[in-house]
Amino acid sequence: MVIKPRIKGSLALNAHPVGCKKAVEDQIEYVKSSTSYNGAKKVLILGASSGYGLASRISLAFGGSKADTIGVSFEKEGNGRKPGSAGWYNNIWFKEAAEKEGLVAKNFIGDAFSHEMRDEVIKYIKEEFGGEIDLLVYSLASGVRKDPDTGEVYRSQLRPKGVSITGPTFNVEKESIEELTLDPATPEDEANTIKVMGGEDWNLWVDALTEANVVSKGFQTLAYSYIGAEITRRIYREGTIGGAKEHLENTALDLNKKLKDSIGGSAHVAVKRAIVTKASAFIPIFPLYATVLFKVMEEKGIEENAIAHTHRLFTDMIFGDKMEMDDKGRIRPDSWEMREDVQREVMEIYKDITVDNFKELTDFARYKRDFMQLNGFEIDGVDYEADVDLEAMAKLRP
Ligand SMILES: NC(=O)c1ccc[n+]([C@@H]2O[C@H](COP(=O)([O-])OP(=O)(O)OC[C@H]3O[C@@H](n4cnc5c(N)ncnc54)[C@H](O)[C@@H]3O)[C@@H](O)[C@H]2O)c1
Repeated sequence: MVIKPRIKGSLALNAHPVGCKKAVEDQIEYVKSSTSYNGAKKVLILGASSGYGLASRISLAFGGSKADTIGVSFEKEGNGRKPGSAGWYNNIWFKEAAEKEGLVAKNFIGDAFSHEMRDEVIKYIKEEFGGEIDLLVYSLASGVRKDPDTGEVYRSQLRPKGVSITGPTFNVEKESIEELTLDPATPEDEANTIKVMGGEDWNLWVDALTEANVVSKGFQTLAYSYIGAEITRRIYREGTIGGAKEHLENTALDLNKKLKDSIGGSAHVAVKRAIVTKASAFIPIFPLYATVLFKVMEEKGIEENAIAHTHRLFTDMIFGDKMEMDDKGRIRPDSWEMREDVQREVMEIYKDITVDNFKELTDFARYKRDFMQLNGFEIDGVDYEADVDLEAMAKLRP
């Protein structure tokens, strides 16, 4: 079957398994040809199948100390007629590449927020993974979380606080921008977003892992946050999602103290730069800001994609000697995005954008390409006219 991309609005409806393979291989190639580091050797990544979690896994396995990895993700399997989700294939191709080099790459597909998943992963670490991990990367991005104790389902909301805001958002399908008005969050929206994307679940994971004695002495854990600048301030940092990120950052401070006192370990948040991922495509205003950012950073020679940015975080900061940490204990690889000259120039361009001129003023072409590539389309070196054997693909297990 020849697979053509299907998009509705800013939602990708299908993925190209062979394209996903090439995208994973390209990321592996990138880290192999970059500077390597002496890093963690036994790693658990929550949210390992795409975006920053996948980039972290690739960097640690192929660009650092050849880490054995366990990846947890929530992805959809394909069948003989329909491809699965991109992350489903990313897991398969990562595992194949890692095993070829003698590395352990175990995938768990299911709900990372559940106690059952924690129990399964801990059992695996004890029985088959050598008994302990030395790094946990927490990179989940989800719109919904089921409380593992009460069974209640919470949904996060991307809303401003106190005021309503109107701003542009992309329609990738129509290659247009549309005005979107968001009403202010209710107190319940704020609380629900913290429940889903705040630090509660990270804390549960760290407690479960330490109580089960499956973490090494000096164990580290890392979660990803975002701050951003003026353009996205009201929808992101001062919005409901910003409240959740603040909660995550406060959780890091508590966990850091707990781990330091008990096992000489550490917990930190790393503030990452804006990129196109499955999750970020849904944040209003953010994609348009990101496209201008790509353009400005490209002109300044400091543009990075997910893998370059993540590999630099590990090489220079986590396992290197160029740590950038702010007074709140947050690691700041986003300092390039936040540079005063970058933000000033982004703002200058952004204020002139209209529905008619946005393709000239922003790097929309790059945004669309990144968006398509998340699902394995528009990747150099892939023959998109070739038949994909979905029956054979369905037999591959992650
Ligand atoms: N994209 C950005 O620009 C950006 C910038 C800074 C920080 N971040 C942060 O990075 C982290 C990762 O985001 P991303 O953009 O890479 O997202 P993504 O959508 O690419 O990846 C999310 C991952 O979470 C997994 N997941 C979601 N729900 C799950 C569940 N219930 N159980 C198991 N796995 C589940 C998915 O399978 C996937 O592996 C988030 O904390 C996000 O806020 C993102």
